[in-house]
Amino acid sequence: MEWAISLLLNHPEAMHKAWTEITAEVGQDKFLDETDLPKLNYLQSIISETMRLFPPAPLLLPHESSEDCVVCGYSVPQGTMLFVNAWTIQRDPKLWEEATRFMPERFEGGEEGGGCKLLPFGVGRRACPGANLGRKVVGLVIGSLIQSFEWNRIGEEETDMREGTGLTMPKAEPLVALYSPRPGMVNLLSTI
Ligand code: HEM
Repeated sequence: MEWAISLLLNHPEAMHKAWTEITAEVGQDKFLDETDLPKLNYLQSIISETMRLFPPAPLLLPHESSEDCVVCGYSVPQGTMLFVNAWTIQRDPKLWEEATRFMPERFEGGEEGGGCKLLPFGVGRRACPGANLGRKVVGLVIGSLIQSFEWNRIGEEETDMREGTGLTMPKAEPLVALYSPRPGMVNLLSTI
């Protein structure tokens, strides 16, 4: 979620497009809820694009081969511990056009990301069983933050997008941003 807001701060046109979509589909008389999410295609694209560039688990979870096998010409003996480098796959220029660019529009047709090239939740039998719940929670939080608040960087400089070290892709520097209630949402926010 921190990466998504950071990316949107550096791409105000995408933030504006997401807000326009939320205003059109949800309005300003009620808070966005779970039933709105399927209508918010651009918001879904932002989430996919954020998870493509900054997968929360860049190496997924360790797996162990249950029998001898050959993967892409490499022989893998039974019992080998295997890591899948989702971060590299999801930034591979052979698989993605302008691979390192934040471009949620790439998901708008609904076909991009098929097969095994987008795998923030893993794939197959041991894929994340909480993927739907995870995506919903992220959509609700990011969508609500965009619906309710105007977001700005703290200065002229772009938000720092450097990655820290760790198994779950932290930012090198925590996000610091300015936000204020959107004028059309003040009344609703004051009821909380
Ligand atoms: C944005 C949120 C989430 C992300 C990005 C995420 C990502 C992942 C990834 C990458 C794996 C490993 C898949 C693999 O190695 O092939 C995984 C496994 C798993 N996740 Fe999630 N997850 C999320 C939310 C959740 C939630 C909400 C739950 C439970 C309610 C959950 C439960 C699990 C479990 C139990 C596994 C192990 C599955 C197995 O080994 O069979 N996850 N998740």
